[in-house]
Amino acid sequence: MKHIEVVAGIIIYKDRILCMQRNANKYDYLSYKYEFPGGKVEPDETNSQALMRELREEMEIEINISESDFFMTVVYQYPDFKVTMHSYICQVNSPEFIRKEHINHLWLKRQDLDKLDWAPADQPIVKKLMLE
Ligand SMILES: Nc1nc2c([nH]c(=O)n2[C@H]2C[C@H](O)[C@@H](COP(=O)(O)OP(=O)(O)OP(=O)(O)O)O2)c(=O)[nH]1
Repeated sequence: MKHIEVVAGIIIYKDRILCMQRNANKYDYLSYKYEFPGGKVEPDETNSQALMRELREEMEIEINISESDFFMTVVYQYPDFKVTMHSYICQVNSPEFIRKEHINHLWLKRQDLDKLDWAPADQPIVKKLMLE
C-alpha cells in the first residue's frame, strides 16, 4: 500500500491557530475536512525545507522553520494509503496570507479546535494542542 510522508504547519498568530479547509478530493474521507497546511515531502528535502516550500507555494507565507519547532508525528492508515505526518509549530508575526488551494479558513483558539471536522490523521495533533 502507498505510504506518503507529509509535513504540516501549525500556524499560530497571537492566541489563534490557523485551520484550513480542504477542497473536494477523490477520497470522500478527506473532502472538505479541516487540516494544517502543508503537503508531501519531496525526495532530497528535509521536513522543514518541505514545509517552508509548501507554505510558500500554497499560501505565500515566508517563514523560517527548524527542527526545534517540531511538535509531533502522527502515523495514520487511511483506506487507500498510509500517511506519516510531521507537524511543526510556526509562530507568525502577521495573519496575512493568500489562500490559493483551500476553500475556507478559520483562526481558532485552542479550546475551540475540536468544533471542526478535521482530517482523521489530525485528531492526535488537535488533542495535544488542546491540552497545552
Ligand atoms: N497538508 C496536510 N495534509 C494532510 C493533513 N492531514 C492529512 O491526513 N493529510 C493528508 C492529505 C493528503 O493525502 C496528504 C497531503 O498531501 P497533499 O496536500 O500533497 O495531497 P492532496 O491530496 O491535496 O493532493 P494530491 O495527492 O492530489 O497531490 O496528507 C494535514 O493536516 N495537512
